[in-house]
Amino acid sequence: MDQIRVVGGNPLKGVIPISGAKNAALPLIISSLLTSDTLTLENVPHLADVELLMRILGNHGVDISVNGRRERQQDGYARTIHFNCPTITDTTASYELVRKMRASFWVIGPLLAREGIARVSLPGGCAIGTRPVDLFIDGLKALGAEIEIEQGYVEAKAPKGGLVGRHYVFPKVSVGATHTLMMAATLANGTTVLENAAREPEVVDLANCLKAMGAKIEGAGSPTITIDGVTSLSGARHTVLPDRIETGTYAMAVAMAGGEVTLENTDAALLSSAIEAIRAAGAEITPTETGIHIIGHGDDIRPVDVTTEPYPGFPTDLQAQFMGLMTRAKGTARIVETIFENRFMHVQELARLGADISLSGQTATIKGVPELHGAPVMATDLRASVSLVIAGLAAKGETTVSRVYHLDRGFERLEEKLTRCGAIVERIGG
Ligand SMILES: CC(=O)N[C@H]1[C@@H](OP(=O)(O)OP(=O)(O)OC[C@H]2O[C@@H](n3ccc(=O)[nH]c3=O)[C@H](O)[C@@H]2O)O[C@H](CO)[C@@H](O)[C@@H]1O
Ligand SMILES: C=C(OP(=O)(O)O)C(=O)O
Repeated sequence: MDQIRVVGGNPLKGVIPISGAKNAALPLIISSLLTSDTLTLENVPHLADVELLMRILGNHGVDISVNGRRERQQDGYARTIHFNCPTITDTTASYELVRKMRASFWVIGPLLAREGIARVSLPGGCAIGTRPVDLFIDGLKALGAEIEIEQGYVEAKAPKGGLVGRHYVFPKVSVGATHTLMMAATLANGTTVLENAAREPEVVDLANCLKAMGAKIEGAGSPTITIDGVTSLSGARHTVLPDRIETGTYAMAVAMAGGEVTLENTDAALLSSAIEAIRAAGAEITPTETGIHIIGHGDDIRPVDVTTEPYPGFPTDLQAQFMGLMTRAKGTARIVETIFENRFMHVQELARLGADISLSGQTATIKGVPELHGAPVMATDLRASVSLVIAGLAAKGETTVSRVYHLDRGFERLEEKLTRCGAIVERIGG
């Protein structure tokens, strides 16, 4: 199993290209099931989750062709990929696959919308929480679907004439359920209004792609999304928006290690609340025409309290990384995690590097220490993995992060991007 080895102490200087967003690419790829034409996606990141989802969609009858760079070509990262699903060959998504890639549960929306039937495995939980799908089921029932849970599968059937447009109020904000119901509603009979919908930029990106395919959608990015169903969708060409979580992650890495870096192909407006927190922690951040310029002062990090919230609040996907940064703040910071019930597994690993963190329920209290010391640590989930890399960049000596398959789910060529800026980061096979 691969490990990542980090030797701390070097400031970061240079340019880091930001990849397309994992959390936009996944729903965009799934939306290819809604049309028999070709959906072309540009700026698709090369990530384990994306590769797995493409394999899963192949089982449903989606033909996939990648063009542009040969594999392993160093320059550039983005890929252009064509998805074409003339007919859906299988309306079942198996447990073996869905359990590996939670977002693949979202195929239930397009399968129901296009085929009127779907048998999708319950995804099961993951390290950061149980992550139920009750909101998906309630929402699809609201659109007229009959749903049974049989032997760990959601068996769903649309009414004879197809799903029916309805008014549905989410009892709590759910990104995945918003994506899924929005996709399902594009082919429903009549108008669907989704209230208390997720406002994430990835929801807006999906809505923009669906509109390019002929869907009638208003209000994406606001709490109320209105979808007027159409009889069919066509193909389109769409560019995956930049990854705001990757952007925030590297901004925190510069704030921690010190130095001066430009993050290219991204947009500060995608992560304003995170930028505010990183600025408050002492980094100088300036938006540029094509990205963000950051100057970090690793020896002068200020404590900042954050609470994770649905967009536009501080993103839960940057919580672990920000905790990494706070381990060397000159004072005490508090982080409250309100989205997932078990997203503090990085705490005990950061403590192995010398961090001083105590937990009380959903609140972590981080007392900044003057020095961290490298040690072997273990990645426990996707974002926790990179919080350990961030800490390792400032730790004295060598840090080895094991179980980096977690990291490969959501960070494209991380060691290459950091090494190009002067960090000592390498992947050790084994
Ligand atoms: C692939 C992708 O885009 N993943 C993101 C997506 O995950 P995902 O879409 O799974 O997260 P949700 O927004 O649905 O989850 C928010 C909260 O709602 C709960 N919930 C969700 C659905 C449901 O039916 N019932 C229920 O109770 C979840 O357990 C969680 O506590 O949004 C999360 C919150 O921004 C991010 O951390 C993930 O990176
Ligand atoms: C939790 C995340 O992803 P997923 O929903 O795919 O687990 C994440 O991207 O931080």
